[in-house]
Amino acid sequence: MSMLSNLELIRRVPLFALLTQSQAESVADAVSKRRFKRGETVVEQGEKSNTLFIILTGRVRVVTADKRGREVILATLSPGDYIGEMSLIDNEAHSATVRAEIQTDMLALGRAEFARCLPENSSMAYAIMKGLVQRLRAADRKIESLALMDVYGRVARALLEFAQPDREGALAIRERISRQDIAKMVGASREMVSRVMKDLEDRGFIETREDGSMLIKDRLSTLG
Ligand SMILES: Nc1ncnc2c1ncn2[C@@H]1O[C@@H]2COP(=O)(O)O[C@H]2[C@H]1O
Repeated sequence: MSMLSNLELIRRVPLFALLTQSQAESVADAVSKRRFKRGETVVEQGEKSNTLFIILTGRVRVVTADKRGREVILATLSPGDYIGEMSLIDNEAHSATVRAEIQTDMLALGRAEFARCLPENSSMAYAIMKGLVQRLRAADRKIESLALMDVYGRVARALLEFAQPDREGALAIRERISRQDIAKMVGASREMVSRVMKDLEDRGFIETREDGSMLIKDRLSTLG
């Protein structure tokens, strides 16, 4: 676990970036450090944890499942992102399940402290609003693609979202993403996604490189 003090940790979190020194100190007093192992559940859909979790290191996955246990991946969150604000704001149960994908260190802020911090720190309230708005934008795009796009378009869009320029400036996905995960992101079966990915590869839209990374050709954006 990080040797930094709570105050030093807080100073690195964008959500708290604009707090005054005394506001940051009072948040620092209120937070505690939590470590989650790979695969461990941080919050469970339908339950209440009354806590805001802020990711310091690691990565979590936000998933929702139906009664038959079929999962959809809503998002992957990384350092600086936070979890549980929805339940704190509307006092309902967690809207989704969040699970650590790798060992993940977080700061936890309880409901009472959150309720105390928010009115005192308009910058924090604004940052949360901005985060919610950005998420709504992403959700709007997702609804659009589910309603209007075929699986090709949805897979293309998901791959483009993950792609980043590599050292040579070409778009690539470095980490391996399984067909199963892509299927859970786009709402299609794994078999269908495998077929679409093979076809995209055959048609030269994507290319698997020797190091396991995936090269994304610009042309893919014509599908997504
Ligand atoms: N579509 C999404 N994108 C990113 N994060 C989400 C999304 N849906 C839910 N979350 C996060 O997952 C958390 C689940 O618990 P809450 O509903 O309290 O708060 C939720 C958000 O912090």
